[in-house]
Amino acid sequence: MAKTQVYCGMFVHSTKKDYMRILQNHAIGVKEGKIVFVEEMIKFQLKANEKEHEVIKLNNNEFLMPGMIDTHIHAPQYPNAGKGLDQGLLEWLNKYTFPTEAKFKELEFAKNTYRKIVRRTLENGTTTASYYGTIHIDACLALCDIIEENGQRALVGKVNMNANSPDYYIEESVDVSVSETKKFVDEVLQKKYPRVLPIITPRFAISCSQQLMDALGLLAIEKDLHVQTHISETEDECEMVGKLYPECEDYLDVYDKAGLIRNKTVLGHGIYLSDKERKKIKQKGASISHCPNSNLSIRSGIFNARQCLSEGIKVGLGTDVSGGYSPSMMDAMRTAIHVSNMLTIKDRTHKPITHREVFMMATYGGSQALAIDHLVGNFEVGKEFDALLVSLDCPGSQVDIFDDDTPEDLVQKFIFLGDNRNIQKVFVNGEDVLQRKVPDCQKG
Ligand SMILES: O=c1[nH]c(=O)c2nc[nH]c2[nH]1
Ligand SMILES: [Zn+2]
Repeated sequence: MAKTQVYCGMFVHSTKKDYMRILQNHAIGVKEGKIVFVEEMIKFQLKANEKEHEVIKLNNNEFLMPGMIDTHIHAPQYPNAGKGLDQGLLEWLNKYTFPTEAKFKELEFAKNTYRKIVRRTLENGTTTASYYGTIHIDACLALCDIIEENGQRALVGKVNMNANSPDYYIEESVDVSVSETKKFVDEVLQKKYPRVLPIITPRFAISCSQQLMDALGLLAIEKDLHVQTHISETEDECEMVGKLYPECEDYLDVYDKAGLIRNKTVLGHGIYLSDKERKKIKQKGASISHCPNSNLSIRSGIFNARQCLSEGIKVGLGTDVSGGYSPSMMDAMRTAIHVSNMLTIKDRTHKPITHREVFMMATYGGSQALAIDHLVGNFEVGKEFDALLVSLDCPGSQVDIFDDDTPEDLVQKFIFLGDNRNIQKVFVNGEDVLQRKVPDCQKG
C-alpha cells in the first residue's frame, strides 16, 4: 500500500477567517492526492511510523503554499504576450488579438502554442487556470488534452462570437455557435478528464447577440456548467454595450437576462460596475476576476479590489494574457497591490489591499471565484493537494533573508521579490507535475 507522504515544516494558506494563516512546525499528510491530516509536528511525531509514512522535511527557508489559480487567461493570445500594447481594448482586439486567434484554425500551430503556455504557467506556479480558447473546436479540444498531459487543473472555454467581429474570425450563425459549443462540452465531459472541465465562454456582450447568449445561458443551466465572460472593462466598451442593448438596465443585466449570471460565473475585469450591479453579483454568488496587469497595460482603468472584498464579492486574480503581458500569477499579485496603492494615492482614505489579500485572491479566493473551493484553494483536510514548494535560498534566488525576518516576512518577500526559480515543486493532486515527461514545447 502506498505510504502517506508527510510534509513537515512551515505552511501558509488562507482560510474562511484569515487571509493569511501561517502554520509553523506542522505536518501535512497526503494520501492518494488528498490531504488526510494537518497537525502540529509534535502530535504527528507521536504516531509517526516508517511503514506508513514517508516524511519530507522542509528546511528553514522553505514553505508550502496552495497552488495559484489564474481565474482569467487567454491561451491563444500567448504569442502576443509582451507586445502590441499600444492600443485600447477595442482597437487592440481588432489590430492584434483577432488576427492571432484566427490562426488557431491550424491545429499544429494551436498545439505548439498551447504546449508552451500550459508549461509556462505551471512553471510559474499556476496549478489551476480558467482558459479562454478560440472559436475552433479542434484547437480547444487539443488544449484540454495538453492540459491533461501536463497535469494542470483547468476550465477550458470554446469562445462564442457571432457579432461585431471581423469576417475572418466570426461564427456563421447562432445555430453553428451553439451546436459547436454543445459538441465541445459533450466531448470534454465524455473524456472524463479528472481535472479538466468545460466552461461556457461568450466572449463579451459586444461580440455575441442576445439570441446566442440566451441559448448559452440555457445550456449552462441545463448542464450546470461554469460560465466566463468579460464585463465593464473599458468606458468605450460600456458605452457600446449601452447602445447595443438599450432595453437592458445595465451591462450585467444583458448577461443576467440570458441566465448567464450564476454561482459558477466568473466575470473578467468589472472595473466600471455600478453599486447595483455589484450587489447583484454578490447576491447571485458570481465572482470577479481582477486582472491588474491587463488593466494597466492596455489602460482600461483602476479596479477597486478593496471595495469588492469589503462588499463580500468573491474576487480572484487573473493574468489576462495577453492584455496582461505576464503569465505569472506572482506578477498579478504584485500588480494588484500597486493598482490598489494608486487608489490610495488619489484618495488617502482608501485602504489599500496588502500582501495578505493578494495571497488570498491568488489561492483560496481564486478557488471560490471558480466555485472549486470544495476541491482546492487551501490546506483543509479532504481537499486535493495542489501546492507549491517555495524555497528562498535555491540557486538563483533573488530573495535575501535576514535574521530578524519573521515567517510572514518570508512569505511577503516571496510575493514581492520571488520568481519561478523559487517555485521548486508544483503539486497537483499530490503529484509533482513539473517532473512529468511531456513533449518538448520548445521544439514546436
Ligand atoms: O482583456 C480582454 N481580452 C479579450 O480578449 C477580450 N475580448 C473581449 N473583451 C476582452 N478583454
Ligand atoms: Zn480577457
